[in-house]
Amino acid sequence: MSAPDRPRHGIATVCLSGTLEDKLAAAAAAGFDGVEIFENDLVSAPASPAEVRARCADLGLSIDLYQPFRDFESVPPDVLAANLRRAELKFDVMERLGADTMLVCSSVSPDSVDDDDLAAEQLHLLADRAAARGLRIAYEALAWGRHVNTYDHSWRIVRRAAHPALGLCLDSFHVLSRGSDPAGIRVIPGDKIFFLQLADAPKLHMDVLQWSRHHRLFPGQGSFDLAGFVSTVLGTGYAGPLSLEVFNDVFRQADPRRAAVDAMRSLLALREDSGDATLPPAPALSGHAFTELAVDGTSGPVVARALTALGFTHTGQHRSKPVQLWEQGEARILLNATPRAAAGAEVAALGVESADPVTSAKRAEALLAPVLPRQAGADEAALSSVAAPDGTAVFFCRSGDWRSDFAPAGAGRAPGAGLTGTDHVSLTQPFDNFDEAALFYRSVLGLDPEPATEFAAPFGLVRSRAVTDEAKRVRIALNVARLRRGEWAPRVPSPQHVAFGSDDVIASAAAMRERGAPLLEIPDNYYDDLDARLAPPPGLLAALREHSVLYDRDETGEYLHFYTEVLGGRVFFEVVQRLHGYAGYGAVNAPVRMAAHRRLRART
Ligand SMILES: O=C(O)c1ccc(O)c(O)c1
Ligand SMILES: [Mg+2]
Repeated sequence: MSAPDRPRHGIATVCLSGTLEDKLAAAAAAGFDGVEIFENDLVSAPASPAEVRARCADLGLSIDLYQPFRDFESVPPDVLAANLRRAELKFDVMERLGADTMLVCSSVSPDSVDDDDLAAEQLHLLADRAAARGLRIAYEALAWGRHVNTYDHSWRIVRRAAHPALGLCLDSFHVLSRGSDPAGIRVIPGDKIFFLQLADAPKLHMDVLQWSRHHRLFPGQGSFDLAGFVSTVLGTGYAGPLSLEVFNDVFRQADPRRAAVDAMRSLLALREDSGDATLPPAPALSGHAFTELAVDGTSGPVVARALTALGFTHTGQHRSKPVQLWEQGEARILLNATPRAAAGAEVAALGVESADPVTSAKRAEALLAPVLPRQAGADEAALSSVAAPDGTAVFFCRSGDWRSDFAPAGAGRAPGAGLTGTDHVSLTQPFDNFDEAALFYRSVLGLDPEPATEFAAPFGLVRSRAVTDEAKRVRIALNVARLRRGEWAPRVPSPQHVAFGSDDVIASAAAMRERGAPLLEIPDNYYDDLDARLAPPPGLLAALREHSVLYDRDETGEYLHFYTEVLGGRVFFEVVQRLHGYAGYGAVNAPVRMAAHRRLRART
């Protein structure tokens, strides 16, 4: 049972992949209180409505809405008669399901006429029929409705119809996609809002129906102001469920159990953003404590050699595990040689500095992040960690607490090559989990997502989106292939990298090359194009060319950066210098880097 002091959490079955049975099980497992049954999901299910009702009851789910009923209102008498017959048959189904509210979306039919009086009169009739069965009608303006396509228009009709069993369904997508001002919702009495559907979306310039049917997202994953929208609706006194209705091509094929957890996380974070719920607050994050790479017997020495050539020193040895600490400036890499299933090298964990690791972990748990078992031995730092959507562990650290787990190794630090710290970590996400990952880092870690960028990589479009703290001390870049990889794309693990800061990237590159670092060579064509595009001063251009350093300039500043080759099959390093507050990641250069990596991989 839901606590009386919070809104009920709902989800439409259309959000989730699989059969109706899969969807209901996933919604219940993620802790939803109720569902909107999408008609197609019921029609194709072998279970009878009574069996679906029983199944929902077993799972502790209420059926909050039956939807959608289409093309009802403002029609000639013969069409009205047929529509009423259709409605009565659906009311039969709803009675068997135990669902008391039917969603009627504004008509898209050429049979309908532009006549509010007629619409109100016919909806009144429908509401009478519904009321006779103890049911209610929630009228929703589709953004592409033929005559009714704004919420204020649907409200004028519902008000005119003046029937107690007729109210509104408000759907954030239809309101916000059209740029309607949600402030007008304040005049609607809360008890005339029968249902609230929530969906976010990226800002796209496209046909609104296509936008709605393919690109909706869970709240917090797109760019609509859902928090403002929800506060406005709750301000009317609306006391029904907060129900997610997300049509999305990727979610439609993703594991519904994960998607349902992602959905629930989005609702919990949304309620916090709209001032309606309390989660443990996100403690400030003040930097990357370390990045841990899992290595094996082959990749371990390759990565260690590269770190040495980049100017790192092996400064510590874990007291109870086969883990080495490597440092330069404030940059720290852990090499973990614990045996595991995967071969090669990969990012296993991110350590982030938290002002309050205990609260960070509590917040993560409240937001349904999988808490990882602690593996600390006696006397070792008990770090809390959670699994990000791609399986990477995120450790919450505080001012080097964890360092005491390492015994000093070797004879002090080598001179280094000018690296100051970790600038960012870049992780390619599994195709199905990109939006989930952005929401995870946003809600669980309290980081702000930056706008997504897209670029044409050698083997297809890549989308990239970074999340950062306000002071830009923690930066995590998330990448994903826009479309599923074709057969032609090479079967190699998706790349991950750690970028270190330098105050003089050219000097760092020279020093590292001198020490035999496996730096990535950039073709001359790139520098000819760079000269044409951005005309760097000739001396700088020559230095960039000589050291295979890439360059970008935009309204925020300048970025100089270079890369190592791929080490151990998947991981590489980058060295970056941000001038004048450059905010990006050099995405314009990513295709050049990818092609250069590809050329080397083709040789091996
Ligand atoms: O895309 C649609 O047809 C559709 C159906 C029902 C809804 O609640 C909605 O918002 C859209
Ligand atoms: Mg809707």
